Amino acid sequence: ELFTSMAHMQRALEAERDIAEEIRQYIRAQEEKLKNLERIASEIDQHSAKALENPEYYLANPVDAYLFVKYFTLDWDRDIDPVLKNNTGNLDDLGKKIELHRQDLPTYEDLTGTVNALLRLQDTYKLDTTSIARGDLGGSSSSQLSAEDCFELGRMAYNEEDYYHTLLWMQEALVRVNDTERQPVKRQAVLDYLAFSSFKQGNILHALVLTKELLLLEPDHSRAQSNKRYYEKLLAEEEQVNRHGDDGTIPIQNKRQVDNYRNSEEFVTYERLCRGEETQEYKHKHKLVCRYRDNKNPLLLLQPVKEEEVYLDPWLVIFHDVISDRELNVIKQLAVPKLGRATVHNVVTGKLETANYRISKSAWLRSEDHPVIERFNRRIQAITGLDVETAEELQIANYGIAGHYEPHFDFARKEEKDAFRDLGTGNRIATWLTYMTNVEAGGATVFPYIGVKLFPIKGAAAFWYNLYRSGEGIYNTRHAACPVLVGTKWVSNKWIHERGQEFRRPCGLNADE
Ligand SMILES: O=C(O)CCC(=O)C(=O)O
Ligand SMILES: [Fe+2]
Repeated sequence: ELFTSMAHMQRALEAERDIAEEIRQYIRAQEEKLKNLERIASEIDQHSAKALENPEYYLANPVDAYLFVKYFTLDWDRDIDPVLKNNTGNLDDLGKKIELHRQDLPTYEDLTGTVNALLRLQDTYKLDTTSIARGDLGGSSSSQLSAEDCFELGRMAYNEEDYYHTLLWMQEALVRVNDTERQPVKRQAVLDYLAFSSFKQGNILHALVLTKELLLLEPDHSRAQSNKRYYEKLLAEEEQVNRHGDDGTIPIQNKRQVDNYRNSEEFVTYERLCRGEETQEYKHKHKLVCRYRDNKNPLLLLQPVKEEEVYLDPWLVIFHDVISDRELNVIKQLAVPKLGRATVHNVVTGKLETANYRISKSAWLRSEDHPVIERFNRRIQAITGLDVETAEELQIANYGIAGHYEPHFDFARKEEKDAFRDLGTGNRIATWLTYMTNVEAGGATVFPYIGVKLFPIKGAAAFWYNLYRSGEGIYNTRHAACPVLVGTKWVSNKWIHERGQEFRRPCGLNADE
């Protein structure tokens, strides 16, 4: 038996001591884990308390939205997931419980989405990287970005081969890399991305300088060593060519590389108008008037609508205070459960498609849905003097961060003669666009051909004719919705069709006079 010899007894005592030690080690590990969990819980608590104070306001800021999504993707997988796993690499009970919330939490797809949104906003509104990183956006402030937050932004741009934004964000990361010691990002890693993106953007000399800096920090970095030799060789060759009088300089493309459309005059004008710039002078500004309109309609006699002319040809007006905050809230509540994916009717294939150029969600509301809708439709009819019976139902659209709608016509062109065939009411003669919110920054409706920009005013509506009396399209009505920079934008569209308007197009509401 075991206990017959002294030697065995001795081993048993040692085993007993080891067990105590095992238990202590286990306790230490668990204590460490609990401490980590405690830290994570307070981190989340702190964040959620702040965000829930005003969720709409909070998530309406693109920097905060990025940080929030990043926390539950990159940060989670790196810092939190390991704490929730046992030695065998499987989720422990707590981990499994938390996993049940997954479907409500942001995903990597959302991360790509928020990063793309941030980069688009940076371009359209010409925001400098440092201001964004400081949380300073169009006068509204958010959290700050750490070196690592900037680094991850740069890395995602890099993965999309967008070296222009990689440079901007890696430079910002580099400036911030010493901010605190707890940073999980190393200077070397930033230099590595910076050097390669500089090279990709045609700046070999800068790539070499950065690579040398990287090698000072990490002399054994073998890829950096070979890159250094490669850049030196390229520069020497360039020198050779130059000495022979040839212009061998490699052009430095320190610019955003974009497709042709984004370089087009129209797109450039669109973005300038979005930023609030003046793109062309309007000769007839002095002829514009404001007036009270009642159209001799009983609905308006007691309370005429305030009409503000914005442009004469094409005729474009703003009607102020056409709907109350209370009514707007009813409409939003009706729309929320119906908001679908951003889709658009492809006039060529006749199918509904998810449209990248239109990032918003929309829903249709009918008069029968609620008395508020019915009343609003009647008010639109009274104000425009047009028959809304043949109009499309009220379309409610909700734009989130960077939500936008690139330049388009509301009417169907000749080549798209089938566009509204199903409706059987002809082309879209006029557009009524209600602003259901103010937008903190961005989100204007702009008309690039005539240089008009309309910043949303809650409760006001823009109105214009899309067609001349002849039925011919008015091309100068081309317009776009600018990306929302901060805030949420709600609008509702009422597209009025040709049918029923034969005797209605009233005097003073003419596009061609
Ligand atoms: O949201 C806007 O400012 C414009 C929307 C628009 O043009 C449309 O929905 O057709
Ligand atoms: Fe439109």
